[in-house]
Amino acid sequence: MSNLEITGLSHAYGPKRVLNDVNLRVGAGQVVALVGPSGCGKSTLLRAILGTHPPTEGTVMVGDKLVDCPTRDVGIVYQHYSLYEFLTARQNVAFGLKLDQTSTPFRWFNPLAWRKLRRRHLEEADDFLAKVGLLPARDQYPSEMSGGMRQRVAIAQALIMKPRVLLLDEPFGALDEATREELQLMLLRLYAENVRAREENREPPYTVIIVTHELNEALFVSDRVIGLSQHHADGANGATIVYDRPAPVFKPEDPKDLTRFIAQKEELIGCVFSESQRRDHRDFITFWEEHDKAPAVAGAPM
Ligand SMILES: Nc1ncnc2c1ncn2[C@@H]1O[C@H](COP(=O)(O)OP(=O)(O)OP(=O)(O)O)[C@@H](O)[C@H]1O
Repeated sequence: MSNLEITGLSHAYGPKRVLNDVNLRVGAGQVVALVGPSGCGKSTLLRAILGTHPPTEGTVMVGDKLVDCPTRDVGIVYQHYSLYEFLTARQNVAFGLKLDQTSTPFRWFNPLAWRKLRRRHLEEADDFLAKVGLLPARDQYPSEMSGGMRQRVAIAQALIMKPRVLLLDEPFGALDEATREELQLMLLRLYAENVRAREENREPPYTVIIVTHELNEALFVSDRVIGLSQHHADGANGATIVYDRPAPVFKPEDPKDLTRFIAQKEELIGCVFSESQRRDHRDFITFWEEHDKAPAVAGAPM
């Protein structure tokens, strides 16, 4: 079973059709970059996966559940994520568990059980802060943190809920170049955990879809790149997936060797972003064929 399966999805805002016949299957442990021209419908697709804007036509399944409203199976981190200013990093990260696992009457009438549970939540929050490299700052408040630190807390806050799919909507868009690179490496470290889990025959824990305008970032942090575009034969009817291919897999300790993806970046620009080069997009939707031929390239055996 895939973690995410989108079938025949179309979305219209009033008379304006934005997405047309989007089909996508994402396996557990894949880190998928979603790119496309501005206004082509990337956020609309994320909202359909999140469940806040169910599609006009078609279905979104996460695991074996139809998505028609937001649930804890799908998490999201936005470019400008507002943390609770009055909570420390670890309290922010633990907050979702508190809401999910307890109620006000439970906390009032079972103080001992709540204290024990609270301790567990905070320990778990520490584990997730460690995963995003922020354990030393666990007692800091958001006002004492940099933008990059806040985004790490936001990602830990989403991960602790163990969503089947985590959506990252331009998560590093507001950060300076150096901080952005640090956070890209953090994503590669999470991906390395997926690889380890597969080697140990465990379910890889992080399935991620990241929207980014930066093609270098898309190719660097993901193992699969998807291009959404209205620049195809039926473009007048809305955007669809015109590109879906494996991306080179980097280890966090690898040098960021841009030459490993120059050709693919050019291919993406021509296929997804260029209005003049309308091509038969089926030529570039080869992820599963390539995956089946060489699973090691895609890095995600199913
Ligand atoms: N609530 C809405 N009502 C009407 N039209 C909308 C609404 N939300 C988005 N749109 C339109 O739908 C199209 C797709 O928008 P969307 O935000 O999904 O694109 P995007 O690819 O995420 O854009 P960007 O890369 O610029 O963030 C745009 O033309 C936008 O103007």
